[in-house]
Amino acid sequence: MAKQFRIAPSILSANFAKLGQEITDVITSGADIVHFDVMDNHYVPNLTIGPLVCEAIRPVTDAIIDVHLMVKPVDRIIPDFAKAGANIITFHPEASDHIDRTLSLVRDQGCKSGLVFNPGTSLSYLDYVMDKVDMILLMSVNPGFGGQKFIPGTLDKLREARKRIDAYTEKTGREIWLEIDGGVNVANIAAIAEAGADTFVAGSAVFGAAKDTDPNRYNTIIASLREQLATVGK
Ligand SMILES: O=C(CO)[C@H](O)[C@H](O)COP(=O)(O)O
Repeated sequence: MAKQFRIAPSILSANFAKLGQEITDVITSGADIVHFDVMDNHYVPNLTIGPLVCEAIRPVTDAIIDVHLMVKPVDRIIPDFAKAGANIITFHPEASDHIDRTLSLVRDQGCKSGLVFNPGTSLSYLDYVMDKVDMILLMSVNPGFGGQKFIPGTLDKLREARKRIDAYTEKTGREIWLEIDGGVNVANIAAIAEAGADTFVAGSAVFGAAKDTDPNRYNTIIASLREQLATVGK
């Protein structure tokens, strides 16, 4: 069976003056997931959007809203995002004092839970918590800003994460998604998928690709990403 790949445009690069329309347009153009980047000007040097915006976009789409919390401390804000309609909530292990507890907190709120790894963060944080992880998100840039260049060393880390996931799935039968975030584009997405990713965040590559008001303006870029993914394993 062909591997299932998911495309998750990061709304960090969308036009915030018409965010609802931007989300409708990327999803109707073939994207699977809305990637929602939350930055707090403390854990990362940038400030973006919070639960109010998540709540505002929830009625706009049935697509999965994947909230990436670049926030420290992290626990207090998790219930707010769950109430606002998030489906997946991921956080950075360094931003939690008690990783196991924070993963449980996310699940107790009815969301899928995940850990995010910066380029310099070890995957060993996964060692004793795999049972509570639904998604592993590898950052292929240092977090804080869209439009950065993919760090090539992430490919080896993806292969290592894929090995861990496959061993775990073989043992338990439970699937864990492997998401990549930062500098993903048409030129590198196939190599990233070959290394093991199944879910692809793309911000500037998608939202920067078209500037006009045609509701289908994102079709071409999303189709090109999928065309590249179709070559994987061939
Ligand atoms: O989390 C992020 C930055 O911290 C962004 O999601 C990420 O960088 C995506 O943007 P781009 O595709 O433009 O690189």
